[in-house]
Amino acid sequence: MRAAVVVFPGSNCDRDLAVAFRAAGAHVTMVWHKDTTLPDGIDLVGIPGGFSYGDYLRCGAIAAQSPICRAVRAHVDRGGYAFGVCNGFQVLAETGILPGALLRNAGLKYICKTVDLRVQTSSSAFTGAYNAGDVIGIPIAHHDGNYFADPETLTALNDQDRVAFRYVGNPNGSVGDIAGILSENRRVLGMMPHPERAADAGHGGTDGAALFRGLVGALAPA
Ligand SMILES: NC(=O)CC[C@H](N)C(=O)O
Repeated sequence: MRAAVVVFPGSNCDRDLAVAFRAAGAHVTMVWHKDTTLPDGIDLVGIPGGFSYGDYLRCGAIAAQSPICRAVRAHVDRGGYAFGVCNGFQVLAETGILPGALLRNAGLKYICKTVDLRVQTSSSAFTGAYNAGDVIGIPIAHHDGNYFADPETLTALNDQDRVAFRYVGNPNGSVGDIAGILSENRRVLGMMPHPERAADAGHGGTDGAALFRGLVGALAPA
């Protein structure tokens, strides 16, 4: 698998994401927010966590208008894979690539802790190395992780088996306990928790490693 990881001013999980992909066997190229194209032949673009452009306006709103996001949109429209973590999920929602919005946490506080997630579906390249129903411990670190979508969107997400992860104990008010969702073609995943922070024994937990291993397994090592 060949991946690109986008770097915005204010990204702070870009290298963590690249390390997790490389540890799983992927070839990774970093791309800058002002770049207008993604590297030729990439399978997947990763949009990392952090505070792109300082989280001004709304988290991810300025990043969604960046030159690289036009290339991300074209990649996704061609059927390419994309993976947005935390601020990356916010960016994917702000571009409209994924439905819904990430609102301020219900308790209005920044939350930084490891939470339990239930794997809702194993039917995607991202979640194929888990079993549906598995409960995994993955860190969250956000102040705008409260997922919201209108009832029609929620019905579509549920009916099409596109909820990838749900919180076991809802930390932020997300509707339906939703922690991560898939696109209609199941090739785009956005999630607020950080699997790249639970991908190595040194992190204190390795429950996120299967996501990267499964993805590289599904798309083939570089
Ligand atoms: N870790 C992150 O990516 C944080 C995302 C965003 N800055 C928030 O706090 O909601």
